[in-house]
Amino acid sequence: MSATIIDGKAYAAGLRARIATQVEPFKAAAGRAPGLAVVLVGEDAASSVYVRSKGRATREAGMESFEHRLSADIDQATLMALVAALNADPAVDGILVQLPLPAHLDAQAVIQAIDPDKDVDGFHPVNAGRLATGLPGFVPCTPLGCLMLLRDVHGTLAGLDAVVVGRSNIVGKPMAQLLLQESCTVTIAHSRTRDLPAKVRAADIVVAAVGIPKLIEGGWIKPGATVIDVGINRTETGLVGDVDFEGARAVAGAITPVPGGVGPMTIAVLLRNTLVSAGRRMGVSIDETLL
Ligand SMILES: Nc1nc(=O)c2c([nH]1)NC[C@@H]1CN(c3ccc(C(=O)N[C@@H](CCC(=O)O)C(=O)O)cc3)C=[N+]21
Repeated sequence: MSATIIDGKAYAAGLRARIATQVEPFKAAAGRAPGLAVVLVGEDAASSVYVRSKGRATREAGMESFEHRLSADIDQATLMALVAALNADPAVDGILVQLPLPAHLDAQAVIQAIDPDKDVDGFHPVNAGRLATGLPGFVPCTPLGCLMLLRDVHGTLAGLDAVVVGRSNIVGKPMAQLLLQESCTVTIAHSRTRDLPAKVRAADIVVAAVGIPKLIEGGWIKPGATVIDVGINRTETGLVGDVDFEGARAVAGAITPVPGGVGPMTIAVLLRNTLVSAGRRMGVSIDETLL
């Protein structure tokens, strides 16, 4: 038995199309397009590629993309002033400051300076708190995209055993909160976890987000489990996930590939969050059940 390959690229294309159908009525009601501001500091090659594809996807969905490219040696005050200007700009519904920032900048201070109601990345502590307490806010794009794929595979997730490998603020922690909200029994594993293979073997759902190439072995996977691989590791042999794909696909029920799995979902959900933000800010109703 070989696992179903979860086509994140196709799911993301469908989601972007559903977003685009709601952008048109939004524009008619609000008199403007939803706007996403993306701030890139420095010239990191991978970040430049991501920012370019975010801008393209934003425009293709009928939204406005405001791109701010700043030199790597910019100071904290200048970056904070840009965030303040974007907070005050009525045409901007979403603000994304591409991470990581150069080491001399305080990323946490920048995240906390973003208006939580424009924080379409869902990284502001107010949004983390809203997620943890079940209040409406913004959920980080990558874990929300993973949840969409999981719902597509399983329908309901209630009662399933889930393990999240990784405890970052960006993926692991919000992923665990979302799975808990879906009534999964959630284990969060990390670098100090004892007997990781045993934790993974017990899980119906495995979300791998540690950034270690092929850490999760096929022999650890429970037969029929669903495996979501968030890892994007650049190696000499190309892009590799946190899961040994060939080993895991032989035992899993369903698995995301890298690339073409979670990555494209991240950008589609960013557009989703921007549309939702625009609707909330302008008092235009958005059908979130389609998104
Ligand atoms: N404030 C902030 N928000 C982010 O959401 C954010 C960020 N900073 N910094 C960098 C990471 C990374 N990220 C990805 C987005 C799309 C793909 C993606 O589309 N990947 C494709 C192509 C992969 C490739 O070829 O490079 C795939 O997996 O199929 C991957 C990774 C968003 N990030």
